[in-house]
Amino acid sequence: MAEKHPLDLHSLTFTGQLSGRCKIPGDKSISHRSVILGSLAEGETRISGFLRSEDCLATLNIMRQLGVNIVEDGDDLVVTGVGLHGLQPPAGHLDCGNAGTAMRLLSGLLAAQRFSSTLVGDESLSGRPMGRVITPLTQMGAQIKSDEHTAPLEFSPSIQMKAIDYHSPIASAQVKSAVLLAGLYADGVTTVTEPNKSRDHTETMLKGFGCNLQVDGLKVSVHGQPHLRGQAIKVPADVSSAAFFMVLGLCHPDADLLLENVNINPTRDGVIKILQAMGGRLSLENPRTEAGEAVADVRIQSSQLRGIDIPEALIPSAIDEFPVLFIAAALANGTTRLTGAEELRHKESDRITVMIKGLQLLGVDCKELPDGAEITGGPLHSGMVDGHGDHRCAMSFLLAGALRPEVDTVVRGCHNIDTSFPEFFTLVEQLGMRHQQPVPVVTIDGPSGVGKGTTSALLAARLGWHLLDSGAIYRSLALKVMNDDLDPANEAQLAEAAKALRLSFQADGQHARILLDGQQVNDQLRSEACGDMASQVAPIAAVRQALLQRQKAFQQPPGLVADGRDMGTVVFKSAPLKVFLTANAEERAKRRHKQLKEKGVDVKIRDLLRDIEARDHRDSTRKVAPLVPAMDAHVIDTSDLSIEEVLAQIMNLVGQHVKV
Ligand SMILES: Nc1ncnc2c1ncn2[C@@H]1O[C@H](COP(=O)(O)OP(=O)(O)OP(=O)(O)O)[C@@H](O)[C@H]1O
Ligand SMILES: Nc1ccn([C@H]2C[C@H](O)[C@@H](COP(=O)(O)O)O2)c(=O)n1
Repeated sequence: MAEKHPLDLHSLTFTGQLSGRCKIPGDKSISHRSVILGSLAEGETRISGFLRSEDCLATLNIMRQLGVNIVEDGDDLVVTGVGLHGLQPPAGHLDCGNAGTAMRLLSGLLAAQRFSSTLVGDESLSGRPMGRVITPLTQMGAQIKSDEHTAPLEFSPSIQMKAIDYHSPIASAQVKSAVLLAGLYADGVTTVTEPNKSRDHTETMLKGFGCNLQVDGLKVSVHGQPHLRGQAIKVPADVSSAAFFMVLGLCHPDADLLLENVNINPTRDGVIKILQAMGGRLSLENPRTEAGEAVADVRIQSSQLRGIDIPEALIPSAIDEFPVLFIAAALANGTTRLTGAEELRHKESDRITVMIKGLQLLGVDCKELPDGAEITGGPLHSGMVDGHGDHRCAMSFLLAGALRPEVDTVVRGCHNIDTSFPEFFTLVEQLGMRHQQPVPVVTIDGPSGVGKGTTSALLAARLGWHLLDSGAIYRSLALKVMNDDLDPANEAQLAEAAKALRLSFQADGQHARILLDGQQVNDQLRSEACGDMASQVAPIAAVRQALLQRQKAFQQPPGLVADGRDMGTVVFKSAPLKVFLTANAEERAKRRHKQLKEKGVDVKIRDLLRDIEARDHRDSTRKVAPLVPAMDAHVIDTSDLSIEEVLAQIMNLVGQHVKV
């Protein structure tokens, strides 16, 4: 999995109308290819609309390292081609970052050079399968060293590439392009046949550069040793990026949006066909051809989508859009079923698992299939989902949150959005969405006497974060009930008292002075009687509602450790780290006994055990906000652990999930 970045938490909220025109950035696939083919051409290639995303910039930098002069001219890029045989040996490793397209396409190119080179990538890319390009390139005579067919890929100098007739077992434009690029260096005709048609930008662009290339159904043939001529290339808007705004507009209650100049190449338009089949009001205006590519303005209007069985024939032409299509399915009426898409497991993440896990956390009725998923639309719940460093999954979850402003959705693992869509947050803000980076919360829930308070205070001190002792709030209400002789059975009276509670927490060294009606009450709150009364008033829904905002207000920079019973399940549902502490009741009674004895209070363990068990029962069986671990909580049994050991485990989880 990709590395997690500090406080990589984002959320989008949106309540307004969605209208107007929207300029989507340039196509990623075409941008990569334009700079590679421009480099191999003779003369100048001017590229307008080049996508300056991390992935495409990785390709651009590699071409520069191979001796190609590429300069910016306003928004355009000007590439001075060096001809097919003009690339120079690089000084060091060639870093593709997160870009699968860069690594696979450049493999075809580097395999054919008369110098050695090494392609490297980030952690995610280094786990992705490269055997699919190594196999055909080796058949062409390439010598590529790799560990289990993954990056780094080391290319030995090529003697002479052999033309081959390759039948690819998968429909992959990256494989096809790698073989075609290597085929440029072979004598004779290199042919690639695919089981289904994959995107054909390489073929279109090679023809534009003057290459002798034939397409016959699923078969593409290229004649080696061409003279490529520099071109002017206008990169259209990326349909994969546009797809996010298609789903946004269709699922928004009040949208009429025009996405300008979108690439609608028939090998890429699966998302449009699928959304139309789901009942989406999505139309193509002013269709035209630019630089060999079909483009149109895409009009999106609010629609009620319905679930469908996605036709397998559409999968290759929508392969990058399934993360956001899964969101469309989660917001549609009925069930959407996808099969035959096992390839999704080999993208920047295993997109089937990442998307289905995330949707399940948001309460969507869905399940993984070996080669797809089944998703039934319905309401979303609040929650924190992980994009796992996969740009398309992260953006999809963010838009799901924006489409359901009534729930609180936080997405982590967004740090790779810049690999394909650096303008994403700017664009959504231009459309009226609110982008926030929520203050991180660690919730620590568990039963009475388990050590929540002790651990939370130590953790907050260690992190330098705020501390919420929510039990103290319920105990303060309980004290008020006892002091003012209120009736614990009168729900309306208790709710009023909860709303009007004059309670404040004042920092006092590592602890807080708790003031109720202006009086310091720390010691009184800790009495067993007060705890017991708190447990009696806490089940009342109106009381909990009245105290909710007071607890949420503790979420202040730089972070919050929240201790209680329902911190992870109700109050901070979208917390990036949820911990649930348990310990057997006997151990908790022993700890409490020791604690009270140190304070000079003499009670029998047997009585404490009985009270603890009664409180456990009341807290965990109540109808509202019962004491249960959140679905995504990390459960730690502290029965045999010291306080330091518990803290060390939690600090370890903080390092993994929040990283501060
Ligand atoms: N892992 C542990 N090992 C031994 N003693 C512990 C451990 N954790 C906590 N204690 C001790 O147990 C007692 C109860 O802990 P603490 O008050 O933190 O529990 P709590 O879960 O916050 O209880 P409550 O729900 O009643 O507020 C304290 O005296 C504390 O020092
Ligand atoms: N988030 C919370 C915190 C506390 N309560 C109730 C239930 C407990 O028995 C009681 C006292 O809590 P403690 O100070 O022992 O943590 O308050 C709750 O319902 N929800």
